[in-house]
Amino acid sequence: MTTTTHRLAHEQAAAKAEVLIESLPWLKKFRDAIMVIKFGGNAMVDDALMRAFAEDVVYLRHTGIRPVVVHGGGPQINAMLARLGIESEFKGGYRVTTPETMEVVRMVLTGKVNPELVDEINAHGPLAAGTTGEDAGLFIGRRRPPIDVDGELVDLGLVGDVVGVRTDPVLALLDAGLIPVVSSIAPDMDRPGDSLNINADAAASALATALGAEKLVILTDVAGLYANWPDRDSLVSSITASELEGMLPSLESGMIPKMRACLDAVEGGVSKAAIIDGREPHSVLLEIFTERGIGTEVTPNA
Ligand SMILES: Nc1ncnc2c1ncn2[C@@H]1O[C@H](COP(=O)(O)OP(=O)(O)O)[C@@H](O)[C@H]1O
Ligand SMILES: CC(=O)N[C@@H](CCC(=O)OP(=O)(O)O)C(=O)O
Repeated sequence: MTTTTHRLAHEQAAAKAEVLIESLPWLKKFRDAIMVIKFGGNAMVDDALMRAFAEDVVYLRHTGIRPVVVHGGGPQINAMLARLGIESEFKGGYRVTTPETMEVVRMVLTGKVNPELVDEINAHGPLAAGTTGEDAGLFIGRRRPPIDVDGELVDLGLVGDVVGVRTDPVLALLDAGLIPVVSSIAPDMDRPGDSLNINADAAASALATALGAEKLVILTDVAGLYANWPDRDSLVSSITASELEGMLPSLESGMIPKMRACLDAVEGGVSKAAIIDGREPHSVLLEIFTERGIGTEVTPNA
């Protein structure tokens, strides 16, 4: 009896050691690398998953990686708009944003989601610093011209694109050993004093590109990109930039900004972008520290 228990304990210990040692090449490779992680999807509205995400980010920081978190908050914005009785709709994966909606978007992202995430990370020590694309002029935003949705031109209102990034404020936080946590709001370069609603995947992509990040990791509420959505057997584990470019016109709803963000990042010099399952606890660690990673990776053209 004792012998069996010992052997079991020995096997479990060996398996644990194997898991730990599998991370060694990545620990060496990624030391000092900047990784931009977009936090969103289910992980955001589930306390246990959010705690696990915060642990992952703190873990990365303690291994010498320099994580930068960009967060979304679509579900929380929807909930607040519903409470206030304000109707809101999505076109082509983007929220049509009136001035009244913009006020709520800004309040929820910068006043609720950002500090909640900062608090969760700081439960491990004073590491996270919340900021937005407006603070210290991090993002330079521009209103997006009307977009084509199924042959119809749609004006998205106060939705913007990040057309420039002043990396200094984020680099200063990283140099101080902190973890920047960024809300996806940008000042409108054409109308000083106005704010623009930036899709958080797009904001993360722009920041990753400007920082010359090693990786862009986007959490979502599915296992990754499905080639024939919703066929669950069609999960794509790896796709090149040009293959993805060919697939973009056939994508639907929320996957459009997500895959566009990955494509822009790898075309902008980020070595790899990945879409991973935020429903799985510690998915960020699994993606970064295992040979195969998880979800869908987008790689530059060979
Ligand atoms: N080809 C596809 N592969 C995976 N998901 C897809 C695809 N096409 C559409 N989707 C939908 O996109 C959703 C993810 O986008 P979204 O809801 O905006 O995510 P998030 O809240 O993580 O930003 C998935 O839950 C799924 O319903
Ligand atoms: C323009 C646009 O659609 N902005 C998004 C910003 C938040 C976001 O992107 O949140 P998720 O990542 O959780 O979807 C919105 O208003 O919902």
